[in-house]
Amino acid sequence: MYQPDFPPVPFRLGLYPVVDSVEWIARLLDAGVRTLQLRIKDKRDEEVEADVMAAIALARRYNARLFINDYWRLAIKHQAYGVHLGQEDLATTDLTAIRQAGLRLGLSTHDDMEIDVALAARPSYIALGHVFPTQTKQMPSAPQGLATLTRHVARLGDYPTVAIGGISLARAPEVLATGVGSIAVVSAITQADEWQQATRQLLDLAGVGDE
Ligand SMILES: Cc1ncc(COP(=O)(O)OP(=O)(O)O)c(N)n1
Ligand SMILES: Cc1nc(C(=O)O)sc1CCOP(=O)(O)O
Ligand SMILES: [Mg+2]
Repeated sequence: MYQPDFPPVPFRLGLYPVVDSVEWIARLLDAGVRTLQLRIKDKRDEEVEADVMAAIALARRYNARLFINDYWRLAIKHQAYGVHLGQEDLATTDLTAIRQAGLRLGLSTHDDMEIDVALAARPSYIALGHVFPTQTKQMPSAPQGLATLTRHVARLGDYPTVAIGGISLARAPEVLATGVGSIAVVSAITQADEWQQATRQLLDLAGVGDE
């Protein structure tokens, strides 16, 4: 049963682009996306604070769900909708501070053991990766594939889930057919020949998410 220790999110978060700039956030909000993530890697808090603030302000204007990857202190300071963290972040993050600030929490997982760890933290949603090979990030594990994803989604029942990793427009229907609540994509949008068309088509498949 879904009883998170953080504010809940709808089971269906819909299309969930993960992007690395305020420019992408602005474009995607304008294109109708309502769940998204700002993922800027390996900078100091001072270097990214202005972008985090701008992205949060934009998302608020569109009433959208913006998750901040990694920079949880800035997400709290500027009252983002939520934070996305990896397993390795758990040891160094003040989860109580995130909870007390009223932010949603998404956690990455890649296998059953990581799902056990994530469930113990009772986050708002659980991400399941990587489904297919990806060029976007170097992964230490093998892709889980559709059969394992199906098993993980079934195991998690009514817990909101997000599939990530190598999800293209062509593969999106079979990923959604597993019953997963959302598909997170990077290159399917940011590397598309025509990102607006790709976003429209992905939104048609995955939706904008439930209220
Ligand atoms: C929706 C979603 N799922 C997984 C990830 C990966 O997060 P993490 O493990 O923290 O790795 P980095 O993105 O920080 O490299 C994600 N960002 N979003
Ligand atoms: C950032 C990230 N995290 C993953 C995970 O499995 O935890 S896969 C991934 C990259 C996803 O990019 P694309 O949609 O271009 O494959
Ligand atoms: Mg991270």
